[in-house]
Amino acid sequence: MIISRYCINLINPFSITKTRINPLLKFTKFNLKTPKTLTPKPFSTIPKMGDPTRPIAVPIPAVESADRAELYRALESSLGSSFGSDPIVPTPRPLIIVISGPSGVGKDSVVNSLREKRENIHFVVTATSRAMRAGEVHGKDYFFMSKDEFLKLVENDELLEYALVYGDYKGIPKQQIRDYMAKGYDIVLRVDIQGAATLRKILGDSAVFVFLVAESESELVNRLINRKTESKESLLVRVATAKEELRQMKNFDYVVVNAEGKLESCVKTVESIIDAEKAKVWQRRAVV
Ligand SMILES: Nc1ncnc2c1ncn2[C@@H]1O[C@H](COP(=O)(O)OP(=O)(O)OP(=O)(O)O)[C@@H](O)[C@H]1O
Repeated sequence: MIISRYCINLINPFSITKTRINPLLKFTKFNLKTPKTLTPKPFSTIPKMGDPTRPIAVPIPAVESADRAELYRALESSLGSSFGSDPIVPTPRPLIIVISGPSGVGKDSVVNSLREKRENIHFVVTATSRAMRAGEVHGKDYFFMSKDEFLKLVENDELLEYALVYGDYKGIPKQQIRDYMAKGYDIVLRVDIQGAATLRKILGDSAVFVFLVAESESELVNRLINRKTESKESLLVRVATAKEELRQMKNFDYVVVNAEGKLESCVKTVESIIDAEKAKVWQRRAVV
């Protein structure tokens, strides 16, 4: 019984086959490239701030009695150079954050909360060939288009990755990411585990990959049941897939628990990850 791109063996429901569009990219293989920019360099000799044996050009006045400007000028003169007022740390590079995790773990909930809390993040709007549902808004929920229009984007290499999901195409437009990164925005991509594996192959370590988990399998299943959005067939597929997908955790940079009733704490941890990435000396350099 083929329900979607997820095919399930009814004798053993935990034996799952997934099909993704790009034949070069296998589900289980993540490409863990380490670009040079991420490699911390060994400490080099710290240059001396002036030679102490050199004669002092201007006598440095006593700290207790000197005028601040006079003391400042004397220090500059003694060192033979003026103190720069340029920022010591340049503006951090825009970051691509991939948020993923099994179905029902709370990806949408986390992303929606982040959207309310943080500025300067662009949440990528996916292109899809699926028909618009009631209440959905073009350009907000998805960029809706015909199959032909979608395949034109594929042909012109305008999608970062794409897949056939439940019979409809879904893909990430590259230009949207480029435009927002050029304006200094960080980029959040919310994708399923297979999408994350594909993105890892494309982006390597240039993006940060966050894996969301529930505190237990049982809690994850309860969450999907409580959501009441799935048919019994779809529920079975999602639960079976989720069990399989948990094994992919090792291919991510961070894992964050979204525990029952603790959504805000989970979002805080994701925010801390973004902050820590921004404070890295050797920053990721994503090019799309
Ligand atoms: N910390 C939490 N505690 C309790 N319920 C939660 C928590 N986080 C999310 N939920 C609920 O769990 C359900 C699944 O969440 P959500 O739809 O965000 O998951 P998802 O990972 O985006 O799912 P899918 O991949 O199927 O789209 C929703 O009903 C949501 O309100």
